[in-house]
This record gives sequence, C-alpha cells and structure tokens, in this order.
Amino acid sequence: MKTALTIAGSDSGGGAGIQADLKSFAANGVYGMSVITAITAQNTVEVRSVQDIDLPIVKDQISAVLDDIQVDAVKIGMLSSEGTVEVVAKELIHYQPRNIVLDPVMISKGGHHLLREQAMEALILKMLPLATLITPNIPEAEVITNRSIKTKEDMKAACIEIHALGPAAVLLKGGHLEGEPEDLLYDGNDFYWIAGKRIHTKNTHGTGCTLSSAIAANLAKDMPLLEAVKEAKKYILIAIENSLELGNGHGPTHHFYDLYEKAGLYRSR
Ligand SMILES: Nc1ncnc2c1ncn2[C@@H]1O[C@H](COP(=O)(O)OP(=O)(O)O)[C@@H](O)[C@H]1O
Ligand SMILES: Cc1ncc(COP(=O)(O)O)c(N)n1
Repeated sequence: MKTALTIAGSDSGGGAGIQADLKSFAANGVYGMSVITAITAQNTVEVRSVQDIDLPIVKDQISAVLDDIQVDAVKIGMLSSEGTVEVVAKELIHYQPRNIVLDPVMISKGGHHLLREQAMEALILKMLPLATLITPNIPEAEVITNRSIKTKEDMKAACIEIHALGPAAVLLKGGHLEGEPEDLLYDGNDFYWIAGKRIHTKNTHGTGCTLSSAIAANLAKDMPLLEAVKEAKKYILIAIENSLELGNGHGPTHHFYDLYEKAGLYRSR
C-alpha cells in the first residue's frame, strides 16, 4: 500500500489539521502517518489556545517514521514557529522524501495566527524551495508576494512570483475570490485552470487541509501532478457538498468513502 505522512497541527474539533489530513488520506486510499507540530484547542468557532510541540520531539517523530517506513508523499500544514520550520526543513533535507505538498497555513478561518509572523521569512526561505507543490489560498499568496490579488491576471503573476521562490509547482486556490472557485496550477512552464463549482455553505472548515492531503495521496499513488490535482479537486467538491452541520461555526467537510466510491473516484493503486 502507498503511504503518506502529514506534518501539521492537531485540531481537537477534528475538522482541520492532522485529523482532516488522516481522514483525507484514508478516503483517498493511502496509509496515513502523522508528525504533530502543535496542539490547538479548537472547535468549529474558534482556536482557544495553541501549544507548540518541543522541537526535539518534532524531530524524533519525523526520524522515527522515515528511518523505518517507506513514505510516498509528505503533506505539510501548520508549522507554528520559526524553530519548527527550521527543524522540519532540516529533516526533509536529510531524508529527501519525494512528493512534498506544502499548504502554507497562516491564519484560521476565525482569524487566529497558526504561523507566528516571525516565522514567515523562515517558511519562505527554508520551506518553499523543498516543495514539490505549494497550495496557498489568495490571502496566503498575498502575504508571500506582498501584493494584492483581485483578478485572474493577478493570480497568474502571483504564481510566477511564488514559483521563483523555489517550489517545483504552485496551486493558487481561488476560493476566496468572487464567483466560481477556480484554482490555478503553474508548473514553471504552463498554467492550468482547475474549474470549480461554488457550494453555498458555511461548512468549509478544513477545506485547504483536505485538498492538500488528497493531492499528496494522489501523488503517493504515482498520479502525474495535473491528474493528482484534478482528482483531488473532485474529492474536495464532494467533501464540501456533503459537509456536516456540526458545531455552531464553520462545520467540517465530510470524508465520505461510499459516495466517493459511487462517484467512481476511489482508487487504491
Ligand atoms: N464554497 C466552496 N465551494 C466549492 N469549492 C470550494 C468552496 N470553498 C473552497 N473551495 C475549494 O476548496 C479548496 C480549498 O479551499 P480554500 O478555501 O481556497 O482553502 P483554505 O481552506 O486554505 O482557505 C479549493 O480548491 C477551493 O477552490
Ligand atoms: C491545526 C489546524 N491546521 C490548519 C487549519 C486551517 O484550516 P482550513 O483548512 O480551514 O484553512 C486549522 N484551522 N487548524
């Protein structure tokens, strides 16, 4: 069986972070493993508090997995602090796993900082060059490029600028712009618009985590990048369409194995 490792924060509410990643891995047919970087006390409404995990045990979690188990893809989410960015980057350089999908998580839907502002430079300088694919949303891409993104032309320019920072490819998610949520994939040569259909729901907690983990799972299964992204986009659409009315805030997406199978999208290679 193909495998994927998530390096991310824990969401006690189960909708985002490590919990979403492992559910997405399972639904997309790979064996999931986790390295926890931070624990958030979180629900559908808010992040109440955050405890970073001590750096030596972040390092040991990564080496414990990679010394023993074949890892076919790595998904990186919340990194929280500059020290964590540095430790994760160092371990990835040491182990050289293939297929690194970096979701540059910065701020929760409720406005809580999941990456300290002082850690931004380290993320850009140390982590971006290691990524096979980076998956920023519009606000994250605005922070990385330090320019505002309002149009499709702005999205193209941002992709070129982010690609120049080192990742092999960029998927700029358009969900935060008006209209249908179209994402833009840029591999350094060509642009591919990945069409979407807007689902009118407030239950979008964990969409970014779910999508990036589905892409990592697909890359682990040896799908080419464009196919991996397109298939993952179909998966996130189903997960949002079937999102759950749980809690009083942004409910989670649903990792619905049966429906996924019925739609002919489930593939375990
Ligand atoms: N309401 C929605 N309906 C359909 N697709 C959506 C919706 N909101 C987001 N998406 C898609 O889900 C994926 C992740 O969403 P996005 O909100 O951009 O990420 P993040 O959670 O990082 O902010 C993207 O492919 C985006 O286009
Ligand atoms: C631990 C953790 N990681 C990531 C997110 C971002 O979630 P979203 O996918 O909704 O932007 C989150 N809210 N909590």
